[in-house]
Amino acid sequence: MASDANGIPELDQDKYDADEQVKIICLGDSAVGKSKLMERFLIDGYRPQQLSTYALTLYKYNTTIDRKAVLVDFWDTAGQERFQSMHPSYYHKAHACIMVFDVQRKITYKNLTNWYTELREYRPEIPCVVVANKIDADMKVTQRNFNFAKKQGLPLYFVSAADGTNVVKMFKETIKMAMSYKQNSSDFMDEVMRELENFELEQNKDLSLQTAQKGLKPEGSESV
Ligand SMILES: Nc1nc2c(ncn2[C@@H]2O[C@H](COP(=O)(O)OP(=O)(O)OP(=O)(O)O)[C@@H](O)[C@H]2O)c(=O)[nH]1
Ligand SMILES: [Mg+2]
Repeated sequence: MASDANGIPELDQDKYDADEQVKIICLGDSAVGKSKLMERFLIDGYRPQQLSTYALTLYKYNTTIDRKAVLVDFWDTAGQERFQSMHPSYYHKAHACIMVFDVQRKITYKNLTNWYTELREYRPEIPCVVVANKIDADMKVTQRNFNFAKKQGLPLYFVSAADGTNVVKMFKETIKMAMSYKQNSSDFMDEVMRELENFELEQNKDLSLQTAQKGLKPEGSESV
């Protein structure tokens, strides 16, 4: 998608190389509350930009970190469950990831393993937080052990998009982690990963071209 932005400035991902721009992606099964969480955090005057062709919504958030203005783009998709995996460009240049499950539906917790495996394929190093949403439905869940986060060494937040519990805290801490990753990620591995991603995107572009020439839909083309 970075390469087929076709004049949609929102999808030109080179902007994320600029110091003051970060990209944070949201992962998790359908209906776990990804969009509601964004809306709750950005309740005052957010302007989601719906890109329905890609089932993608970009939420923009302006903030100040260490007296520097920072523009955060939150990437959110719909109906991911149907596709089971995301288009590689969704991960491209992301600086942090928010991985959400629904405390009322065990399967959404189990599926975190799949989301996390896919995330690490594309972004092995970026900070990732695990978010247990909908705790308003049953506060007792906060006593339960959700070992996935501990096992992977990831921060876990118990939140509710419905009543706002911990939502601002979770988003603010994630933004800080994204910024800090961005400022310190000029290490060699990251460079290598960037090159690999570009290579894969190029390959995907070639594949899309080939399949388009054959009149076929590239696999997964609907997902983003
Ligand atoms: N009780 C409760 N319901 C919630 C909460 N967050 C979201 N919901 C409900 O869960 C449903 C799904 O929320 P969405 O935000 O649309 O879920 P999503 O993850 O964006 O789903 P997709 O866009 O399909 O991937 C909606 O009916 C919400 O009202 C919450 O914190 N508590
Ligand atoms: Mg949604």
